[in-house]
Amino acid sequence: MQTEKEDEDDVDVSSEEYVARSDFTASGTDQLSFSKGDRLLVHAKPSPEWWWAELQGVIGYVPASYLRQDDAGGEEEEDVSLEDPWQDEEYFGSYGTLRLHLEMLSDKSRTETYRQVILSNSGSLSNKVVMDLGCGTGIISLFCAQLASPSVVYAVEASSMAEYTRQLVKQNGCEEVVTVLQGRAEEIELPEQVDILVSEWMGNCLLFEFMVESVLLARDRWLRDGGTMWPSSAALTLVPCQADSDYAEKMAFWERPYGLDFTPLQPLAQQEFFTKPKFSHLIEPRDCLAAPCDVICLDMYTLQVRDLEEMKGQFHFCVEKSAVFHGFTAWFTVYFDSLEAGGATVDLNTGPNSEPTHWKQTLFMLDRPVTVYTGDSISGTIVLHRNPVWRRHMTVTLHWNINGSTDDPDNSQGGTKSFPMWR
Ligand SMILES: N=C(N)NCC[C@H]1O[C@@H](n2cnc3c(N)ncnc32)[C@H](O)[C@@H]1O
Repeated sequence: MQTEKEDEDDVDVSSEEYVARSDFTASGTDQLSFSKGDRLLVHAKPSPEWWWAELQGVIGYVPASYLRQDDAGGEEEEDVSLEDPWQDEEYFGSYGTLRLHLEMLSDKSRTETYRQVILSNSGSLSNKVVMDLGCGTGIISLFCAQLASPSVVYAVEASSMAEYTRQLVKQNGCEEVVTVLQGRAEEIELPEQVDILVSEWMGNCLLFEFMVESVLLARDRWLRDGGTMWPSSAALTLVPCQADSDYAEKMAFWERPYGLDFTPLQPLAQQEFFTKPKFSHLIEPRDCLAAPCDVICLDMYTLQVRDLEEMKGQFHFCVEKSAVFHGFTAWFTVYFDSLEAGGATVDLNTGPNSEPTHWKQTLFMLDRPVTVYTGDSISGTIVLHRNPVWRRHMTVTLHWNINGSTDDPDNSQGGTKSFPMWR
């Protein structure tokens, strides 16, 4: 159901015409679907990301990043050239300061795992050529030089942090082994192929930032045949969950604040707090309503950049505890194959049963929580759809059906919801 257009008086006179850059499929009842090339009338811009627009008499919320203004000639104004679709200035600018590097280095689970990978493969690393892609402060490269004897490590870093990384390499007496190259991995020239391409590229929900594209391009250009990718594979995991405190804090709050009825604000709260995923979520094992399921698995040797446009997964959960089903939580695990045949694989699991990491988990809140019962099943699909314009962003669409074990009529229902990350 989409909102039918009220009478003319309700239309904001400052409406502007926009053209759709690409298709968009509504997921919430108050969103508006459209196709590439459609001309929409934007009546209001309540937030930078979501605008109130009309198409052929139907009104609803639309994602602003999917629209462009139509210039006089009707030609697509190349305003994308005004804004870099990779947002690299902002992106590498943020990594030129210490804040994010401090967060990553303070994440013991993350950093110790990479250390463990180097340590447990130290013998096989002797005389190897290594590339550390997106080395940041160079921690992984320093581990290689300190714990093993590679012939050389090319530490590649695009941000201005690279000049400090050179100092850290010298400060720790590793300049014989580690060579710091400042530049984008896709653009720099290495003097030789590499035996191992190691990188810590994972973003929230595994793929946000889409640094993985740079890793794949570097793999295709610099990893020798038979070389090793670290991580070697990755899995995105999903679980249906309860999120009582988040729901109470952001939605139930409006029911009786100070004895007053503020429920007319709940649709606004829904739009403002639950339209996007919550990145900094910490799920407790007891919040999981079923056994988690790996919904998307990436093989870093065969994955192609074109595969990143749309990644699909299926799930089938058997509910193990009766509770309110508020949404889904996602996290990831990456695996590091041993350099020795048959050697132990090291993994970095960012889920609720492992040491917490700076990624935490990602919570996708549904529009309407529903009680589920032990024995029910929740099955459906997840689609990660890369943003056609903003190349570091994606939309996660969840589609689910609940097959109630009880004969409770409103318990057999399902839905679909799309969550922009972030544009
Ligand atoms: N989610 C993450 N792990 N982000 C780590 C990103 C680190 O890699 C660096 N980086 C990201 N992409 C690239 C690239 N294509 N080339 C070089 N460095 C990069 C970035 O500047 C930061 O230091």
